[in-house]
Amino acid sequence: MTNEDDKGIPVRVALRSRPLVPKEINEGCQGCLTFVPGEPQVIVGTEKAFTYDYVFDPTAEQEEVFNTSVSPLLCGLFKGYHATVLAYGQTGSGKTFSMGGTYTSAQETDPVVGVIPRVIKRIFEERDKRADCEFSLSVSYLEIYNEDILDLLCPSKDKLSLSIREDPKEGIKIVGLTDRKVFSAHEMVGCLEIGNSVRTVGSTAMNAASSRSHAIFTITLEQRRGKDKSVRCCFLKQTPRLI
Ligand SMILES: Nc1ncnc2c1ncn2[C@@H]1O[C@H](COP(=O)(O)OP(=O)(O)OP(=O)(O)O)[C@@H](O)[C@H]1O
Repeated sequence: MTNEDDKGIPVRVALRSRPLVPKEINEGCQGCLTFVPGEPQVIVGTEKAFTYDYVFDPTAEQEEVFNTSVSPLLCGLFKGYHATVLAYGQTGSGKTFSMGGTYTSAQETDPVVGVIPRVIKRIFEERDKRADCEFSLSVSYLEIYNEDILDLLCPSKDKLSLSIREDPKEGIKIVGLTDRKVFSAHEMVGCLEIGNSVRTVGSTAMNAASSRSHAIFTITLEQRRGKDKSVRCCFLKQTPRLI
């Protein structure tokens, strides 16, 4: 664990500013943020400064974002901690791009792949290093659209809305949500691809291919060494508004 983990900081906030997209460049839009070199700080206009745990300017690549802000959480996962990565921002701000919400297998080795495919790759690499443990991994993927909870790994249910229940032992549960067991990174990333292909997409003034829902991709990792067993989850969400 890093020193910051020792201090028990449970939530870190990263700001990522995407580059202008061609439509914005054509319309003559300009960036309004100034980045302070060497500091996780931005200045809006000329005087309002905001400081975060991490700041990524428009030149930051997916790998840098992952290595700096997400990778440390994965070390914790294998030590028994839950981890959540939440992408939050207005439509068109880059949540889907950053998280890998449009991933297809054609992008497997592309440097533009986002956080979720990178997390999957790392989890399986770490699993393979731990020959003394037994692992069981499963994955679920849902979207919340117009107050309905839809199972993205079971499109044959014809987008039937699922209900939420509170279980006294296991906490919040989505009844009937597919929790698919997976044995390889290839299988898990395949689940991401299937879910991405059936997400609800529409267009907004800010984004021609806007995901019109909140989406939650959950990886559950069960680790056993001898009689010791631990179950850990890693949630990766993207949401235009806080739920
Ligand atoms: N870091 C980046 N580098 C290059 N292009 C980016 C970056 N971030 C986002 N984009 C582009 O900006 C556009 C909008 O991004 P994206 O669809 O990820 O936004 P979003 O926040 O998920 O929007 P919505 O909430 O409407 O789904 C896309 O064309 C995407 O490819």
